[in-house]
Amino acid sequence: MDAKHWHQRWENNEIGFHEGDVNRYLDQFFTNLNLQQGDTVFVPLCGKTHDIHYLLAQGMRVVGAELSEIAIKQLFDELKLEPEISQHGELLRYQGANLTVWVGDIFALTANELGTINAVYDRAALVALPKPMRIRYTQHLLELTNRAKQLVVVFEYQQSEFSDPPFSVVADELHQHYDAFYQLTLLCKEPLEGGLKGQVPAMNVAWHLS
Ligand SMILES: C[S@@+](CC[C@H](N)C(=O)[O-])C[C@H]1O[C@@H](n2cnc3c(N)ncnc32)[C@H](O)[C@@H]1O
Repeated sequence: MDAKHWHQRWENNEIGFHEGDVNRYLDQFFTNLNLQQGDTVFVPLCGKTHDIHYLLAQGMRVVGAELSEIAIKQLFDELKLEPEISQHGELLRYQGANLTVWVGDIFALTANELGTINAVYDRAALVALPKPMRIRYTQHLLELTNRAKQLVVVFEYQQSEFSDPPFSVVADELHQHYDAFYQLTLLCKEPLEGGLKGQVPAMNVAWHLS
């Protein structure tokens, strides 16, 4: 999926991926990350997720990366935060209280800009990208975060059913990306109620990478 696809979706408010509340697996498995107050969680491809509200309420510092400035304006509005906005090369940085969001292409972000990351929360980020981009994304994420531990939430389903995101990311693929760097623990795998897009049987799968 190219940048145009995502910009159009935000412009047209076609954001079926956006959940109305905190993701149930973040709520269930946040403590598995074993973080301390004031630690920093990176949320790649963050959209305007309520998971950021949740992480902030747990006393975390949060750093996001998101292509769409529409999403991030809405995120700061919903959090009632007034951002300080600055330009850093191709990226904009939205900064307010314990939240920083880098607006632009995640591949333009550097480890230096990102700073120290204690954990990564990847929900609907890996699955938003087609396979060749997932290879590039996982390598970039490892470099950006110095291999910080991760909570990863993905879908598994018969990929031939859809050619659009969210893509299916099965266990074998996750192992290919990450086995050399992490121990992968399957936290939960359960049917997605109603199926994916209400059409296709799918599984919700949560992983801890440590
Ligand atoms: C499926 S949505 C998930 C958003 C969020 N994680 C959530 O759970 O609601 C994927 C998001 O990634 C953003 N995105 C896609 N490609 C990106 C890129 N190269 N750099 C930064 N953000 C990107 C899109 O704009 C979109 O908001």
